[in-house]
This record gives sequence, structure tokens and C-alpha cells, in this order.
Amino acid sequence: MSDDSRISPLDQARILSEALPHMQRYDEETIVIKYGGHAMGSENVARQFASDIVLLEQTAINPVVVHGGGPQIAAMLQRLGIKSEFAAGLRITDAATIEIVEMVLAGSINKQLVGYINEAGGKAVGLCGKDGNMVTAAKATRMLADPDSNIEKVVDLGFVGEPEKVDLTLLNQLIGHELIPVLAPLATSKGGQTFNVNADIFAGAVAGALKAKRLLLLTDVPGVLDKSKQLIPELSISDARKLIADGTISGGMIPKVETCIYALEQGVGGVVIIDGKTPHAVLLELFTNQGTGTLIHK
Ligand SMILES: Nc1ncnc2c1ncn2[C@@H]1O[C@H](COP(=O)(O)OP(=O)(O)O)[C@@H](O)[C@H]1O
Ligand SMILES: CC(=O)N[C@@H](CCC(=O)OP(=O)(O)O)C(=O)O
Repeated sequence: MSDDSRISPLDQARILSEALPHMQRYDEETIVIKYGGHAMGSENVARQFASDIVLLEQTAINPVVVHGGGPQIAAMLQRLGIKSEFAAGLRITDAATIEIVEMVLAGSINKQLVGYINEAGGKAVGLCGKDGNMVTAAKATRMLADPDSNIEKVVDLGFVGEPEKVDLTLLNQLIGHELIPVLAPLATSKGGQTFNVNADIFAGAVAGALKAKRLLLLTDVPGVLDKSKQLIPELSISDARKLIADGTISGGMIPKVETCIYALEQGVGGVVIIDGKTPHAVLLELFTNQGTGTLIHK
């Protein structure tokens, strides 16, 4: 039984009609949607997400999907007996790990999502940042306090990249032509080395370069939570920085919030962190007045 069978035809018509001003606001606009590895846990949710993306395309919005895959990479590394550690929310990536990261992200996850979107009636094109030299990255480093001495030290993250340049030539061939780009967060260095890029950071770089109207980050929590685990519906850039500094925002939420700040500074119209496990999270966010997650603003 579909969800719609429980509402009357008149209510269905009313719901569609109420979505009209939202559809008009986003007409011909580019919206970047980052779909996190945790959010894509169940096949049902992933298929519903895919069908929502096709609906966006049908309403003359230009969706660009960036996917993650952290938990799926972790599962494969564990099967192969390769240990993995994180620093500041980023996976320390050695030579053996980058091979697995590329296989999981650009191979299985990317093609699965492309398949779901195409089965829902879309025309998805699966790529990664290496295709068409789309995303060039430099080696990423982070300063972290040594737990014993509390002195900040540079952590070598291995083959982890920080996007430096986004070349839009390839994306511009797809956007506005009924094709839906689905991007895996891998990049190349100037010297041709493959880099693992955190998917939030990758999505922010792409959204910034495209001057997207909106950036939606779909994760597995309702949004940014405060110290008592309550949702923070709105957060200014300066308050967000304070929450990172005092440890309220930690782990994988750090690159997410930093990405929101970066995207706003690059001119992206609006950025939000929402729960990707909520049914139709994308449609709720874009086509209703009911914002569900954390909106980050200037
Ligand atoms: N203040 C916070 N609010 C919400 N989540 C937080 C916060 N601090 C840390 N987190 C963690 O960040 C996680 C989301 O990041 P991540 O695991 O990388 O998700 P994704 O796979 O969607 O990118 C949450 O599941 C939560 O464990
Ligand atoms: C450098 C780095 O941390 N890269 C990430 C890329 C995948 C990702 O970001 O996936 P989620 O969005 O599901 O977390 C990783 O290796 O897990």
C-alpha cells in the first residue's frame, strides 16, 4: 500500500497546489544534495530518496547528488582486516585504504545510486571528481592537540584531499539537459594522485563553484544537536564556530558544519543539515514550509 492511498484525492490535489510557490522559487535552479553513507542504510529509504531526486528533475530543478559511504567503506576495510582511524572527522587514508575507498565509493555505491535513480525514471550519470578533472585537490592536513602534552601538532592524513579547484566543464554538459550528476567524492592532485575527500567537503566545493541555490546535507541525525541532544533549528556562523571549539560539535559533524560555513561564504543561497532517514526528507525541505533540520545562516 502506498503512503498516498490514505489521503483523499482532494487532499492530494491541495498538497500539490501548495507546493507550487516552492517549485516556482527553485525553477531552473541548481540544488546540491549530499546523501550521507549513514542515511542510505536501508534500500527502501535509498529508493525513496532516488524517486524524490527524479521528482525534482521533473519540476525543472537541477539536482546534483554527492554521496558519501563512510560506513560502507568501514565494513569493507573490516572484511579485509585493514584498520582505519579518523582525525577531525577525516579518515586517515594510506595506500591500501585509498584503493578500497575508490572501489567502494566510485564502484559499488555510485553505481547503486545511479541504478535506483534510473529505475525511478531519471537519467543519472555516475562520476567522481577525477572525471573531466572536475575536482583537483591538495593534500589535506589538520592540527590536533596531542592528548598527553596538549600541544597542537600537524596530523598526516595520508591520501586525503582538500578541494582546490572545481572545473565545471563536464557538469555544465549535464546540468539543464535532464541528466542527473551523481558524484563520488574522489579527486586528483595536480600530480595525478587519487585523493579521498570527505563527502561533505566535496559537496560544499561543488555547490560553491556552481553558486547553487541550496545545499542540503542528509545525515542520520535530526540536525546539529546541543549538549542535551536537543535539535538546534537555526545556527549562525559564529555560534557554529563556538560549538566546534567547545566540543559540542564533534566527529563527522565537524566537516559538515565547516562545509555549511564555506558554502555560505561562497554565495550558496541556503544550507541545511537534515535527517536523511525521514521519509521524503528532500521534498519536505524544499516543497513545504516545514523546515526539519538545522539551518545555518550568516
Ligand atoms: N553536535 C552534534 N549534533 C549532531 N551530530 C553530531 C554532533 N556531534 C557529533 N555528531 C555526530 O556526527 C554524526 C554525523 O556525521 P557522519 O557520521 O559523518 O554522517 P554522514 O555519514 O551522514 O556524513 C552523527 O551521527 C553524530 O554521531
Ligand atoms: C577523508 C574522508 O573521511 N573521506 C570519507 C569519504 C566518504 C564520506 O565522507 O562518507 P560519509 O558522508 O558517509 O561520511 C571516508 O573515507 O569515509
